[in-house]
Amino acid sequence: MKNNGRKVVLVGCGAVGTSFLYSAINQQLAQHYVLIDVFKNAAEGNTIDLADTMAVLGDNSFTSIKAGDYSDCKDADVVVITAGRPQKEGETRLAMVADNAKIMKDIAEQIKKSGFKGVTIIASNPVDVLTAVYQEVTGFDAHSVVGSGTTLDSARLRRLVAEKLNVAPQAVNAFLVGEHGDSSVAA
Ligand SMILES: NC(=O)C1=CN([C@@H]2O[C@H](COP(=O)(O)OP(=O)(O)OC[C@H]3O[C@@H](n4cnc5c(N)ncnc54)[C@H](O)[C@@H]3O)[C@@H](O)[C@H]2O)C=CC1
Ligand SMILES: CC(=O)C(=O)O
Repeated sequence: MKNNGRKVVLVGCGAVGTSFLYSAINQQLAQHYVLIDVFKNAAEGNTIDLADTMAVLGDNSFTSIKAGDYSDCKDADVVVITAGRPQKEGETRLAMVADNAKIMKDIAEQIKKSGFKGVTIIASNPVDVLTAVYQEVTGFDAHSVVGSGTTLDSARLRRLVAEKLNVAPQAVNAFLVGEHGDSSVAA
């Protein structure tokens, strides 16, 4: 077991949040996980599902997972934020800014109040704007607040180029730069 003792708190237990958790658990990223969602049932249901994996993952796994609240951020190493309202059909990411900025401000205030001192990773959209909102509200060092930016766009670009050239995506080096949104450009 990688006994790193690391604690990760996830805020937002929807499709992106739970995908992150499955990946984190499989990569043995941490030993302790806490799930927070405005709908407590989402945090609790996913906690139970993920706790079930302990039996099959054995010693190379994690030691605790629970549905919690913002006080759990106090001694966390990493907080991952994927909370937000769903994107409507045809809606741009930027069109969600008013609703999701309110949600992000509320989350940021609660995380700040907890005494959290770790690294924050944000995926909620529009991600670049919300990362700035979070950083401004918390006043945390900008180096400890990371937005997912154009990571996903770059992966998509590499896959598309790979499909065109009939090579493996890993063999393609390409980046989309700028905002994670409709204005990003290939580099
Ligand atoms: N940065 C990127 O590359 C990507 C970003 N996204 C964004 O990630 C976010 C989540 O997407 P999905 O997981 O697909 O949505 P989802 O609707 O499946 O999950 C969102 C979760 O956030 C929760 N939530 C809403 N308000 C909350 C609050 N105030 N506090 C705590 N939890 C709250 C909801 O109850 C729900 O469980 C969206 O903003 C989406 O646009 C999605 C894909 C890629
Ligand atoms: C939802 C989103 O940001 C994406 O799939 O790129």
